[in-house]
Order: sequence, then structure tokens, then C-alpha cells
Amino acid sequence: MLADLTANSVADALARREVRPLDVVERAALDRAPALDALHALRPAARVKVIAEIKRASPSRGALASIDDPAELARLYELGGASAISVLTESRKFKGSLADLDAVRAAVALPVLRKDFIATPYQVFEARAAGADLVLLIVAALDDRTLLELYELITSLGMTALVETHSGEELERASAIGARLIGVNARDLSSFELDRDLFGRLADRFPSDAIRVAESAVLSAADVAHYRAAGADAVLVGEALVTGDPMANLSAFLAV
Ligand SMILES: O=C(O)c1ccccc1NCC(=O)[C@H](O)[C@H](O)COP(=O)(O)O
Repeated sequence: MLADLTANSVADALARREVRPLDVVERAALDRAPALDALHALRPAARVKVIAEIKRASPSRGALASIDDPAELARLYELGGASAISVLTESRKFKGSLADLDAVRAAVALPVLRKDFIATPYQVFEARAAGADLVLLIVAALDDRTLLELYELITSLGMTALVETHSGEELERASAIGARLIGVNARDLSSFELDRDLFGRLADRFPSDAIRVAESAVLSAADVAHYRAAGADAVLVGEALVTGDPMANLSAFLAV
């Protein structure tokens, strides 16, 4: 499933003839205003931080929300107290796009994450060219050499990598490349099963200087409290915000 999604996100762009020559995308990436400091925005604090996601659909849940104006939703997230915005840019299963990211970037002053199946340097330049400040790297989808190559490219462009893991072994691989922002995703990428206790089981295996993000499966303030008690500095939330009242939910999550 994960390999399919990774290959499809690249194939999709090719099929839609969206692929500009690499040198053009590189130039567009370098011409962007400097990336915002996501490590500062998400630094550990007395209160948990929220990375709020623009999510129309997903492989596990199908259609979630129509989201005609992602910029407007991002502005609500900013008003509601989110510390960063995650934009799913994969089109086939998540119905997202780089145009969504570009629109969100223009609308808010918060760091913006390109959440996608990133496997090539081209996609990293593309992310920066669209205004991303953060790029997701899924350890399970990348061999060690590619993981390091993409991590170094992301940081050399002034962006921050959110390095996503699902096991102790993946946390060690994230640690070995010097990742400073590390997520544990509660969603198994093959079965889609949710395990809210995975974060807690892995919490003491994070590098001591890393920011700890609990990803997925936050449906209530109690879920945020569960992750916070296990040591999360931030939670990444999609479904609960796009299917419910984003302002009310953010307020409840930030009050934990
Ligand atoms: O959401 C899915 O079904 C999914 C399936 C396969 C790979 C990734 C998937 N989601 C991406 C995410 O990581 C989530 O959108 C994000 O963590 C927010 O999750 P949630 O709050 O549970 O919507």
C-alpha cells in the first residue's frame, strides 16, 4: 500500500503533466522567501502544540470533507491557536494538491508541512517552491541512503523534516540521521489500524533533543491528554478538525 501510494504520487504528477523541468523547480524553490522556523514554532512548551491538517479524504476513511477553500480553513486553524498547518498534497487518495499548499502558505504566518509520500529530491524542491516550511519523510518508505539524502536536502533548503516512524527500529534510523522533529504515527500504513498506545511505548526511545509528535487518531481532548501524558510535545490532527467544529475542537485540544 505504502509503495503504491509513493509511486502513485509521482505517477500522478507525471500523468497530469505537472512536472516542470528540475532546474525550473529548483529556481522556484530558491526564489521563495526563507522557510519559517518550524522547530521554534513546535518547541516543547507548558501546553501541547497542535499541527492542524487540511485533509479532504484518506485511504482508510474515504471522503471526509469537501474543503473548497483550504486557505480559509488554514486561517481558522491559525486563529484557533494551531502552531503549524499540515497540507496533504497527494491527489489520488487524499484529494490534495500543491496548489492547496501554495494557497495555505499565502494565507497564514504559520509553518506549513507538505504531507505526502516523498521519495525524490524533485518532490522536495517542489515542496519548497510551493512554500513549504516542513516536509514529511516516512522512514518505512525509504532506504537509509535516500532517507539521509532527502533529509540533508530538506535542511539545506532551510526547511525542517518531520521524520515519521512506527517502531523502535525506525526511531533509531530517524535518530541516526540527526532528526530533530520526529513523529510516531498511530496508523499502521498497511492495515490502517490505529494504535494510540504506540507513541507511549516508543516515547523513551526518542533522542533527548528531539521534538516528539504524536500523529493520527486524535478524535477528542481525551486522546490529546493520552498522548500528552505519554510525552508528546505536539499532536498532528486531521479528521477531527475537518469533520467537526475546528475552532471548538482546537480550543478543547489546546486546553489539555
Ligand atoms: O489517513 C489515512 O488513512 C492514511 C493512510 C495511509 C497513509 C497515511 C494516512 N494518513 C496520513 C496521516 O498521517 C494523517 O492524515 C494524519 O496523521 C492525521 O490523522 P488523523 O487525525 O487520524 O486524521
